Amino acid sequence: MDTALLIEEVRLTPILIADPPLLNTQGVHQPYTPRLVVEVVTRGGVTGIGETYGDGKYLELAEPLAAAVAGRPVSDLNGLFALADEVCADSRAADERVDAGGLRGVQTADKLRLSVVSGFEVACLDALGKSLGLPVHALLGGKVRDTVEYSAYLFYRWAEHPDGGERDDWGAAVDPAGVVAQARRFAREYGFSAFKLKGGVFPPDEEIAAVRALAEAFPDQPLRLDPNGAWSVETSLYVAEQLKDVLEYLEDPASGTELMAAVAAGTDVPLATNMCVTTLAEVPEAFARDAVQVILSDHHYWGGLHRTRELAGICRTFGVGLSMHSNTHLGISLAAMTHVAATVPNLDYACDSHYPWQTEDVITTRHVFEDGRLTVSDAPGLGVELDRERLAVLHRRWLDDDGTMRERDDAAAMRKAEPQWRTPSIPRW
Ligand SMILES: O=C([O-])C(=O)C[C@H](O)[C@@H](O)C(=O)[O-]
Ligand SMILES: [Mg+2]
Repeated sequence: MDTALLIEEVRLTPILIADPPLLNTQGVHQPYTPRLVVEVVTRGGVTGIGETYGDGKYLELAEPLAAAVAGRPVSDLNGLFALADEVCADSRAADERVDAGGLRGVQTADKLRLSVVSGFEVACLDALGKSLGLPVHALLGGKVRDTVEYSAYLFYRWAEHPDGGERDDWGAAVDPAGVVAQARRFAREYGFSAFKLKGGVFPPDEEIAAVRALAEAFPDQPLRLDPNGAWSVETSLYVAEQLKDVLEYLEDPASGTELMAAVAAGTDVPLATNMCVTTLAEVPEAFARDAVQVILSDHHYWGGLHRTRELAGICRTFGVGLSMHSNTHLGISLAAMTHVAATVPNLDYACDSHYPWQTEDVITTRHVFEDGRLTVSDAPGLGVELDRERLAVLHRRWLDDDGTMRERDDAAAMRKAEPQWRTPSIPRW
């Protein structure tokens, strides 16, 4: 083994990044949201970068793993998973609560650990690629496409946060006209031609009207609606019936495999999920019951880029569609998503990305969408460079925070506007 490929050091930098007041069924995004940047430095002097969720429970698991990987080869990714099993065993995080108010699906100890390891895996792949002069997609077997298509992620939103934070120039979108205006800007500035509306915010008839308005504005273009499991089976079937002629798929209309299976049995509209199938353990029942027709993979949940490819193989075997979910993320994760997406033959739909909502980044050159697509980089590693000054500024913000923003809490943010607000019980409608 070339000692230049051994890990000398891992640096973990928690940061807070600006997030607009985007609404979902749990509440509204806080002005800042936590992310964790992982740097893996090799003895050869190469630094690889990765990114994952930054809430405290992820940090707690990342710290012992960072200490334990020193001295191991960056290429030993299977060993990384085994090591994580050993050193990230117990913590306050290891209970079975749902994560981020339920938006990230179940929260098992395994899934939390995999989300942490994903940041390390991507950083190791970046370091390995840079050391060998190969792009990450080559380390995953090679790209099968030169560009990856993304969708516009439309949100109901306010013009500004009730309690400050950065203000952007998107304005409010709380009705069909606002949603269409937002979609037009996404189409104009980024070239997106598939549109997903985050629903579960307003009563279903209002969201049906918004999707109908989108269908009129963008005839025959792929449309999706995602209420994050906020509806009953009956409501889900009602919405599916109303929108069956315009929806590409309905995303997590109801919560959990059992209810999703009941919805799937009553409609021909395909159902997608990033909530009821987010771990391998959830696959057999969901596939056996035909509860979901599209899995929205998220390399953070599934444990990185190799594991995402394994999931793609499972979906291929069972004839289930595959695309990608996104949560608030930066340019490092977008680069990682693009590399893995480039290698998966059965990537059937335009992938989600929050990236246009993120005005702050930690890479020196931001990604640019053209015709709704990103070009797959052939530069060594991920093809992005860390902006250390920006990283320091965003870390300083994290250090200065009194703890309020260090854990994502959309219900707490909503209480700034509506003091009585409690996370709605499901089904909400
Ligand atoms: O597709 C999804 O369900 C998501 O992207 C979950 C996210 O947490 C989204 O709801 C958000 O950021 O509000
Ligand atoms: Mg979703």
